[in-house]
Amino acid sequence: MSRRDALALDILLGLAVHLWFNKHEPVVSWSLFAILAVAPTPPAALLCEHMTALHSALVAYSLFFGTLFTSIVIYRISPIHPLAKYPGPVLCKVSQLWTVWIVSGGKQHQYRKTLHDAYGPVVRIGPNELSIADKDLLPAILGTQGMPKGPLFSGRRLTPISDKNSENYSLISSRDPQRHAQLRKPWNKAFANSPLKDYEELMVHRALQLIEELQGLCQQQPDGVSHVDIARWINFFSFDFMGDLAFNGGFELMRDGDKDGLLRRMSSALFYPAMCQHVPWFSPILRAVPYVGAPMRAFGKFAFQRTQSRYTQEVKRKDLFYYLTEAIISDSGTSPFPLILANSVLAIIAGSDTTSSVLSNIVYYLISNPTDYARLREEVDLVFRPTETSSVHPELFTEMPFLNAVINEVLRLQPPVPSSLQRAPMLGSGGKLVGPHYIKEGTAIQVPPYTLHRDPRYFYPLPDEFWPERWLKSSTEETGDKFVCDRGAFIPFSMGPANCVGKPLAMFELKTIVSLLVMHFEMKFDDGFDPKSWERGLKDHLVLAKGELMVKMVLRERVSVVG
Ligand code: HEM
Repeated sequence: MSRRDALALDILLGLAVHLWFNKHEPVVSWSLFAILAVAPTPPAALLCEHMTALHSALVAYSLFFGTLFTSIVIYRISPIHPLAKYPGPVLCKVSQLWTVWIVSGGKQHQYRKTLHDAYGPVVRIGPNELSIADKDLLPAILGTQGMPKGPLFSGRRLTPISDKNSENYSLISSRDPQRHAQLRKPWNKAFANSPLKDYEELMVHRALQLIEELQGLCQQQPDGVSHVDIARWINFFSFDFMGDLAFNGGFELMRDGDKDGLLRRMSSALFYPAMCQHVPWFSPILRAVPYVGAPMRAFGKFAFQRTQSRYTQEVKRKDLFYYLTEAIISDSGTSPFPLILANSVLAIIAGSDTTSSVLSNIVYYLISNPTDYARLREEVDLVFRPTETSSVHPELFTEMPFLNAVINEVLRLQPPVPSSLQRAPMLGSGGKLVGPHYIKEGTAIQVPPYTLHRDPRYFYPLPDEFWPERWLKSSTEETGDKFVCDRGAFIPFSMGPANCVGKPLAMFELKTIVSLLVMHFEMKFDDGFDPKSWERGLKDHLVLAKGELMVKMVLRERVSVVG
């Protein structure tokens, strides 16, 4: 064959592989590599007649990959692409790698908001992905008549690569709606009213420990003023509590500090999945890379050991592990260890970082807004009288509208899952109509809570400001000024069949800790602490990662928690 024909064959192969990829999105990494490695070999062999073997391989592979990538890029930005009519930056249309780059900086949620501000409620954020920030379309995306979870959930799995059995995927990473519904049943049972009472008891115990530890720090100081990174203490608390809930205790970060670097290990373990979830087929490869995959493997090992030890323990108190295992057994007759492991990891990640970031943000916004802080203190003191109690009484939370308003306002401004609620039409469904938009199979949709929550169509006035009062006003009030506070666009816990199953526990936790902190301490930013550094440090890495929040704490005159 002539050199020209061999080169033409190489180009044709590049185009054919692109066509094949178009039909079959590469998900199995090793088969993808095999295709890419083998396809240019025939032209390379034919070129050997005209040049050395090394030279022919170089030419054949370069031309093949050049053709493949050029063809992909041209197609993605061309008017024949199914998403061509949707606006968005060219870099987003060309490759998911751009999103990976943005995510690595941790400001994906803010970037997405700037995209919606510039392009409108529907933006093309990837070659085959749209971001939709339109309240009216939420039910068709996330609701009961909506779509199953999208490919992002495959890319963020923390289960070992060797475990290809989808039966062992955790609730959150199960994409098949039937399997998800089956897995969700035990979780629903485990979060029903009666088990919830048991968890609440555990939680109040840990909450009082937190207050006691912080009190101790104040009392150690000659002037009674302690200088603490409150975000770190709140993290300690939420891990200790989730450890109690998932593994029957054993973390003791509040008592001993984070000697083993558990928090650091977990945030490193989440960093890479946060990025490679956007290129799901790349996830198993990344995990296999020695240095890069090490934190994920280390966290997996830690979770495995904890789960195994809890699995073989005799149950002393009824924790989430107990209720989940019991519910799984009663539903299916068995309780496979890998599934229990996946669920325990899920509980720790979903339940700790989320609540701790909201709690830290509440402290941040209260200190930044002294008038609201004073108003909340008044409410707390009115309901839990200083001379009568040093703890909280959950039945009285219903009498605390301002507490609720403060929590809602922080969940609105800083939702801990700020940008990546992803859904996609089910394979074989033929696609899905979302309002006027036909979503083809192979296209994914993301809903960005951070953007929706700051949209002036839904929250007005002051959509970007902390203004808890908005939750207490009625939109029908005759104030003369435009006012909107649209709860339909408020989705910090998502919505529909895959919404947050832990919401009641999370809300209880938030109310308890905030009431106790406000009840017992006077808090201010520490001298020299730059409050802006807090918001700068918030990073969207699967959940909201955070930096230091240095505060000065002084004990208020109340009944002591100790004794
Ligand atoms: C303020 C605290 C919390 C917030 C804002 C929050 C938010 C969320 C969101 C947005 C989702 C849905 C993700 C999606 O649709 O893609 C979710 C799912 C989930 N959350 Fe939470 N969460 C919180 C606390 C908790 C707690 C305390 C637990 C208890 C273990 C928990 C357990 C879960 C589980 C198991 C799922 C998966 C549900 C499913 O796939 O069906 N979360 N959470």
